[in-house]
Amino acid sequence: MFHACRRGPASLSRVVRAASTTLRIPSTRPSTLSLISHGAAKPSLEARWLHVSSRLRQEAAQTQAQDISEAGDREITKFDELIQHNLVHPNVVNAITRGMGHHTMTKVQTMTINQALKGEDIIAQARTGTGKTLGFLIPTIQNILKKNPELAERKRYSRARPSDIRAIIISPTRELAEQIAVEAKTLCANTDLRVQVAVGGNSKARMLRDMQIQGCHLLVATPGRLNDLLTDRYSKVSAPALTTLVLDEADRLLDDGFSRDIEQIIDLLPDRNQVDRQTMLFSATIPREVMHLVRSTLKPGFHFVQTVSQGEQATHEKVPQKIVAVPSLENLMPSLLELAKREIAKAEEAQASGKEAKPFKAIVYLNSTANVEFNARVFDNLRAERGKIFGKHLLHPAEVSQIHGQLTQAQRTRVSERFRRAKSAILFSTDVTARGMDFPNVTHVIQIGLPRNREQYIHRVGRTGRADKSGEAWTLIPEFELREARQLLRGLPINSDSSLEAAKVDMTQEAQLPASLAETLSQVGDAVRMVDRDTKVDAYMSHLGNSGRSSIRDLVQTLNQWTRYGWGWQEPPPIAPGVARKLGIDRLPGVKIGYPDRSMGDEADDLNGPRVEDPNRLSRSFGRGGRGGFGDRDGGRGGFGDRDGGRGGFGDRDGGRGGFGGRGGRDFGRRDFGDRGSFNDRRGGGSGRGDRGRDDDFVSRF
Ligand SMILES: Nc1ncnc2c1ncn2[C@@H]1O[C@H](COP(=O)(O)OP(=O)(O)OP(=O)(O)O)[C@@H](O)[C@H]1O
Repeated sequence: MFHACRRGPASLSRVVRAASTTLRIPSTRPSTLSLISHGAAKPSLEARWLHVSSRLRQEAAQTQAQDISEAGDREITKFDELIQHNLVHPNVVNAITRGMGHHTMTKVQTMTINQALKGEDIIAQARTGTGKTLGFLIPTIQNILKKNPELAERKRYSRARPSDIRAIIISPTRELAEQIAVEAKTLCANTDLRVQVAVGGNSKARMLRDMQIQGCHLLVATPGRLNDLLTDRYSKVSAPALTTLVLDEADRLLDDGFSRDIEQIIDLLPDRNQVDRQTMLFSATIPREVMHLVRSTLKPGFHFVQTVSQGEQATHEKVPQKIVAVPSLENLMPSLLELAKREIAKAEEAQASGKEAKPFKAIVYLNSTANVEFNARVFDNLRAERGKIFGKHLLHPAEVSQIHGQLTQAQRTRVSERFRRAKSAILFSTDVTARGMDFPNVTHVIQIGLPRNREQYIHRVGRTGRADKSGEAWTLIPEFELREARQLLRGLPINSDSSLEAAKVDMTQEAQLPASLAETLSQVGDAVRMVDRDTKVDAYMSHLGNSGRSSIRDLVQTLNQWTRYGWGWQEPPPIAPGVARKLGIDRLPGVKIGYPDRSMGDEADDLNGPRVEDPNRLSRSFGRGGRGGFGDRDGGRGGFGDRDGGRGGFGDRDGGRGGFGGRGGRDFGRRDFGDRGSFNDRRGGGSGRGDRGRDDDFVSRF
């Protein structure tokens, strides 16, 4: 049923933007159901999407008009009205109005809840942070209560079993699954409905015990763990009476990383012809390449709810987006520090003058675990006073933390929770937090290097400016990625920014620098020097393993410059002969072939550390005896299998493993290619170019 899905050249959104509200999509494919009800097969939907047939537009517009007139003034926009019209049980609505304090529905909630309560299949696309979670949770829960009204009241005992599952919600990442489960439990707090969460990385035995003791009506799960539970005949987990299936972040679940798992899961669920169920797909991005999979997942006649209309951006207007191109990799960390210091000072000044300003709370996205680790360590090492290893942190009270797929699930949960509660913090993250995560009051999203595709950019930016709040999005890239950035992010309202001094310095040249800039460079230099050699080598190798579309020759040169001027190394790290051969760099000038000696001390120890006796003057001739040690290269694409698309524990994809050149660098064959055997970057290879070409009607501003 499903096949690996590749990115294509334009988004579905563009195709259907002409009609921006709810569309009923007519049956077009000979699915079993449509054959039964309509008798004949029609042309495939995707063909029609691709060609934007005028007939479809006409049909869609007619259906839309019909929908609107059908709804008339019955469309409900206040949660309380759901009780008045007897549409949702008061125990659920009260949990929203009294518990969460929400009274008016957001646009996407109005459009999805009204439709979904009629039992129809839905695909909904709405901007990040607009409340899609309640958009599917309310109908899902009400669906169960409609069939089992006895569950609507809270009793003190439960007779539920693990085979009582009525609804399944699938999410691509563990953190998101846990977040959805928390929200579902809040909604069900006054009912007898049992919500369970099943994610990789947590103890399966404990989860099964909870299921046995408490039972389960609503299961929130990641694909790998769900597959595992449904195929394990000793788990006793089954869903013979399933009424609802939700795919949150549907485009991610239907793309080539997960589609096979989803296909297997759907095969394990009851046949829709025998047990009717409602399916709902939600995401902020729905590229047209997944539409044929959407078609085979939903019933004919499903509704397409889209709140982003023609001419509108997929990102929020309230989130100004800026891009900064730096001359080389070693400029990235100083630029990030300059930005953080400036924004912290701005917020403090505003607060001091009595203005309302939120403390600096940022997520910094990088493309590989190794680079998250390296950069987080550099930032963690920043000290207010030079030379004081245990002194006050330079950015105090902002806390520095990191999250990626190589942490244990317990660590990931702890870091998420701490960041959620923190007033001021900087979280270095891979894409494990890029989708769906609702961390409160994030003021800045900072991407270092380009994301793997346009959708991921939109989701990352969406971690700020949620629920009508404000925020800023920054992208820091080395100049050699600028061309690619223009294609990838074409049409998005991104402005070029030249306000960061550290982004303009040529680190390979001696120069007179302003005191504050020299200080920033020294601070980063000190912090880089304290990072161990293994972490640096891993970061280097992870870049090398993800050359993306830049030439490997140029990349090697760039990386070598980074190690020299950023870390103060005389030579780049050695690369194992087999690895170098596989990368096709074994004969390239500048590549040092050999086996990394991990036990070796940091050769930069006596080289690193800025040679800035006079803070107004920074020397960057690190080669011999020179000290420098600042900077990092962050434009990489993640290590092999190092992304959040890698194979995590229990088949859960959100936690990548290893990464090329990960500790030891020689276990390349074992973990570097990940479960997908993909040596290429995960942007979708050649056909990945396609998704750069959307929104041609907008003009790039950088
Ligand atoms: N009706 C409402 N009124 C005010 N706030 C709301 C309402 N519904 C949800 N919210 C809040 O909006 C925030 C974002 O909600 P949610 O996480 O569901 O967004 P989303 O659209 O799923 O985002 P993403 O695309 O990133 O997954 C949450 O903090 C939630 O509590």
